[in-house]
Amino acid sequence: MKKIIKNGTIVTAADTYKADILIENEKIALIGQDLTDPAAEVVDAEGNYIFPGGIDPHTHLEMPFGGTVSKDDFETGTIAAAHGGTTTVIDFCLTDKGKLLQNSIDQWHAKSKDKSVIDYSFHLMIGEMNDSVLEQLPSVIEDEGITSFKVFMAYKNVFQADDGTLFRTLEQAKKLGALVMVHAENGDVIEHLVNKALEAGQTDPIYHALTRPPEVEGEATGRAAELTGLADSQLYVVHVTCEEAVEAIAKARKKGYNVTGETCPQYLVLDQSYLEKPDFEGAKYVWSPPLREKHHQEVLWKALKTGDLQTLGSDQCSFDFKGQKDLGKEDFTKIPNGGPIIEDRVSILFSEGVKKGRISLNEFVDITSTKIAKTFGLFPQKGTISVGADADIVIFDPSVERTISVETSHMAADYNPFEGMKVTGQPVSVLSRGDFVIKNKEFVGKLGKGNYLKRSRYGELTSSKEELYQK
Ligand SMILES: NC(=O)NCCC(=O)O
Ligand SMILES: [Zn+2]
Ligand SMILES: [Zn+2]
Repeated sequence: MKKIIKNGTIVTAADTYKADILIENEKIALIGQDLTDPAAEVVDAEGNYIFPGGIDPHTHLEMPFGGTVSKDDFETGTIAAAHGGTTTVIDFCLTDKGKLLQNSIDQWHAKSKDKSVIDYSFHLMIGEMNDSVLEQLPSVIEDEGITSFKVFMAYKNVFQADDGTLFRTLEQAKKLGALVMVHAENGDVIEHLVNKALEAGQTDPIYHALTRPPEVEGEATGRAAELTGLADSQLYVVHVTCEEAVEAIAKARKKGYNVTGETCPQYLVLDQSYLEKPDFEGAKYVWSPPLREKHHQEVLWKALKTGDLQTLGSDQCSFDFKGQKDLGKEDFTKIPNGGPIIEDRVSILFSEGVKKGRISLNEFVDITSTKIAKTFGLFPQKGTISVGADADIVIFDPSVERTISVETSHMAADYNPFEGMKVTGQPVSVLSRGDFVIKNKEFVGKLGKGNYLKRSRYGELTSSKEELYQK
């Protein structure tokens, strides 16, 4: 059914203005003043902002990791994402060395297809580069529309790839039109520091942070950036946490290298002291890279403002405190890394960023949606409010004050790392391709309604404006 959203203030990465939006056949059909259509349902957005749906470029839903499987799957994870104002997720498809890439992709399709309530896509992990992988990559791009490859520089003996693999992936990405993403930490140095800590009997959660200092992230980020310059390729550094890594990215960008970076809400508002909470509670705050000392937070905010970092991902990878995080009670290396973030990503950036004057409203939309769509080959189908784009829309109340709590969140894990944090603003209603997924803060979507998105090659537009108007 057609809809007209009335009386709201539309905010895109470029503009802020009052207008009505007509939605028809899943798309934005018209934007204008005083729109009327007797066949349309009228949605009153008085007092609210209208944002393009958030895009989360970094999720790990139902992912086997650390001897267990992340708790939120494509059902609970995407429902929570929608409550939080996100209408597209790009999840990391893991691969196994020596096995066909397509097998892994098929597994990821199987776990998402009947569950996702919003649109979704995949990045593909590259763990090794050899003739067989080289042969398979063109069809990953052509047939699956997967145009971003992820290389882990850490997690030795699990996901870690060597520098040769990273460099050859960068070369292939350049040739094929894909973007290389890196988890940038020096896994070999971390392994050595971890062994020394364990030998000294240092087993508490805080040693997770102390054995992965900012220098190992800065070094790996700089190395990946230099290899990108050498390959004349393109790089996206995920979950940047610290000054050392921001400096490495800024230096590469000054040299004209195509290096971009993402940070996550946890690194903007939580710090290393959380890992020292008593009764093993510090395990709730174990991420890789780890939370940093507080002074790094302002560096990250500044980098989002100046553009050395461009995007915000959640790195959603949730585990229960009881039964999953406590696998590491006697040994911090056994604590599954990650946390439940997907629902609070957009609100935290609005509250801590826009409301506190660190970024503008339009920068907020860019960082949580538009820039991500452009970077990952989804623009202008996603990431903006314009005629012809998918009607992925968030009606957002900017004035409501609330406290984040596990009691009111929709993620499956048994805690929320932002418990007790006061935020201003909340999505009221969220539409995915013109249908309500969230209406007046209630979930009204349907399992399996989300479409798998094939993405454009790096740097290409999803479709020409002409094609969009014809649809
Ligand atoms: N970040 C984290 O601690 N867990 C998820 C896996 C990853 O992104 O490295
Ligand atoms: Zn990572
Ligand atoms: Zn991650």
